[in-house]
Amino acid sequence: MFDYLKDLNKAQQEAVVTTEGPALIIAGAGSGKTRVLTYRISHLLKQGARPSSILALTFTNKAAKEMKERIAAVVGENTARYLWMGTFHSVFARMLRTEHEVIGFPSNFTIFDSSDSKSLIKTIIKGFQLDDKVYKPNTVASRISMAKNNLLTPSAYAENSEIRLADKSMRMPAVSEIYKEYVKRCRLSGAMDFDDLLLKTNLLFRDHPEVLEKYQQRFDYILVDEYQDTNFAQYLIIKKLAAQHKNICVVGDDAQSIYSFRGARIENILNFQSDYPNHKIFKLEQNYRSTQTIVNAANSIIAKNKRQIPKTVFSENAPGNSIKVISALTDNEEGFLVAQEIAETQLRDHYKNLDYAILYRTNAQSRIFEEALRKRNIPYKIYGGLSFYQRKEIKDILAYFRLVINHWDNEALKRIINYPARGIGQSTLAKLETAAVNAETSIWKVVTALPDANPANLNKGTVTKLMKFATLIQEFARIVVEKDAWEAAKSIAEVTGILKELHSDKSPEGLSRHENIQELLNGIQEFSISAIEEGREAKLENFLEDVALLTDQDNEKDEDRDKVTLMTVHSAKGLEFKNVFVVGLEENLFPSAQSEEKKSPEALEEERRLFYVALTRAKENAWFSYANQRYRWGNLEFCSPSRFLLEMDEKFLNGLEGTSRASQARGQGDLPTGYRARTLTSKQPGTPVQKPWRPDAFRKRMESQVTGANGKGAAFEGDDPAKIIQGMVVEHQRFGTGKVLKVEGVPPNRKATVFFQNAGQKQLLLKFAKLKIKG
Ligand SMILES: Nc1ncnc2c1ncn2[C@@H]1O[C@H](COP(=O)(O)OP(=O)(O)OP(=O)(O)O)[C@@H](O)[C@H]1O
Ligand SMILES: [Mg+2]
Repeated sequence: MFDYLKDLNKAQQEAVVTTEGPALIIAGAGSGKTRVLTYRISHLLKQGARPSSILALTFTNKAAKEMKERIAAVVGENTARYLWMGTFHSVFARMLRTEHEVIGFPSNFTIFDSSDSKSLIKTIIKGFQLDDKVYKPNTVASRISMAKNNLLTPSAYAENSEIRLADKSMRMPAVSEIYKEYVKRCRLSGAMDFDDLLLKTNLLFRDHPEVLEKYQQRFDYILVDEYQDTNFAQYLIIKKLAAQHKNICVVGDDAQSIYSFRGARIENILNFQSDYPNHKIFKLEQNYRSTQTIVNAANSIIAKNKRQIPKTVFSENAPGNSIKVISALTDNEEGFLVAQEIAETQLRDHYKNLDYAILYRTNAQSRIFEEALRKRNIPYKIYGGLSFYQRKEIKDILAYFRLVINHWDNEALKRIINYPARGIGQSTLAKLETAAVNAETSIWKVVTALPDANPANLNKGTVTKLMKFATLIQEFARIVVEKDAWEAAKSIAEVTGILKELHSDKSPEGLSRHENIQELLNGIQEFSISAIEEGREAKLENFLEDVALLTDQDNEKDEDRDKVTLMTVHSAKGLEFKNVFVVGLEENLFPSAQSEEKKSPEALEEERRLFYVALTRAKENAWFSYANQRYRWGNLEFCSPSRFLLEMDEKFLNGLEGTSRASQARGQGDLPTGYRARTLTSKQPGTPVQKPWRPDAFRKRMESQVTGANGKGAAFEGDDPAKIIQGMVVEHQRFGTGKVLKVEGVPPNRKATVFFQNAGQKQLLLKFAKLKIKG
């Protein structure tokens, strides 16, 4: 027996050593699915399989990297290096670059990110003279993405009557035309978008059986993690590749399927069983990640979903603490209380920052927690949202890299042809673009045909400027071939004048942009060094490829190690943390408002799965938090606690009511006076009094809060809301004294904007706010 098998239970061992034939590992969260995949690959290698014959597909680059490191520890780095391992997008981008000739793309094709796609779609909508308020670029982009993920080419799209009808009902009958034009323009730019990486791989296999066969032969073993979140395009690629050897092992949990909005289909798991009739099923039932409380609480929630494959999950870990519920008055207070819990538990239990994660439903929620953590000097890192690589100055310099590597890349060219300013105006660019569209070619081709061919009738001065620009790019192209990524990038940043221009801007924004470029260059230097060390190519195009294929979960910098993690629940899939805060547990937020709008039981079940994913990330402790009032879309909204909280069996939860923690904090100067916190937590410093969680009492309290009574007996009497007018000094039960800046709206929805001395500016719904007139 191999030593490493000792780290596995019987069921896991079985799943690892049964290497031949189709295998389906279906099991709940934290039961070691990913661990089994990792060990299975090590086992295959130990048994003599060639690393290049193993294809392993993960959901994020980070997951692939971690898996590779673990495998390397067993079989050695030199073996692990040759595995085909990564996300679907990165593995198939690599394959498409190798096979580029067959599909008529340059090997150095650009990978458009979603903002490139959207900007191209916008250009097309404008060119078609369509109303972009009806044809919203975002909506059109998601229609196109949906089509691609279902392998519908523009002509198939145009012929699909159901889709045409749907477009019509959205008053967008021309989507099919836009789609066609979009595909054409991408091709002229030598570019693929994210969905193309899967679509084109499918088309490659469909139209070139000899290529498919080559890869079918190459991959003796195929393994897929998080199979429940594969979409149709991914499903089909795997099915085709596995058709010959049929050594395919997929692991997944239908209860964690959370990407249906991106076209993921739970059915893929069910299809697996009919696609491979002689498959083996492995069930892993023991959860090693979490305490019994967390596992049981999670089970009790997911049991409310109707559509699911029945399975058992149990934990033999310690029973653990109950889940603490934090009830905050406002979103700001929620941030404060979460940060306070982190600080306190760190002090008490010596957790590191990296032991904590704050998981939210939407990226917009992060700001509150960022502020609260910053105030306490707790380091944090955010995943997703507007990432480093989406910043303007970074996108600008990346556009140079892209154009230098692929001259056809129109989106990159448009971005930088006049940046830094070189006197090439919008109208020149528009003329060039029209000439390129008319000649069905790229803008670059039009530029480099000057001065002999001048279809846009540009004047002599402009022609000279454009030729100079082309020479500059060609010069960079030479440097990129000769030098490594870092040297090439540095020289582009310097020669273009970007560094100098940003350096001369002494405003705080200018400084920060300059720092960001420096940071990018440092990153490229690190990339070059580690690539050279690992024997990989250290060219600029390799760096660009890595950046293009980053996912929301991939971290950008190494120095981010000991920090609290802030991310959406979606991004947290597959990860684990000792302590997890699931925040914003309010109706219309989590579950999201969209799921409510759709009114479909399926949408709500997906939200519940998302909640299950969130809770099952926790190893030792979990917290749930919600606020009674929250600013959303610029308005103050009153919120009611999430149905998921109310659905949860009270035996798993713990509530403690009191104001002392916040008043203690006030002593530290953190909280403004009049800012009263009511937390429900299991432990209070000094006096660990625990109260059982009582949903009924809790519901009543919620109601009384929403109606403005203070829930503590003596009600705070407010004056008649109709009497409140601009300029008055008023008193609010919690925020204290303030001045009315503005009153707007009609009863019963009249709102007042009040500036409170101690709590800042607030917008209040007068019927609930109970303001007392002071003068
Ligand atoms: N047999 C085992 N003995 C000890 N620890 C284990 C065992 N199996 C798994 N673990 C640990 O349990 C945790 C969960 O494992 P893993 O991440 O592989 O689960 P998973 O099923 O992939 O979870 P998820 O559904 O969230 O992706 C990890 O920390 C892993 O190292
Ligand atoms: Mg996993």
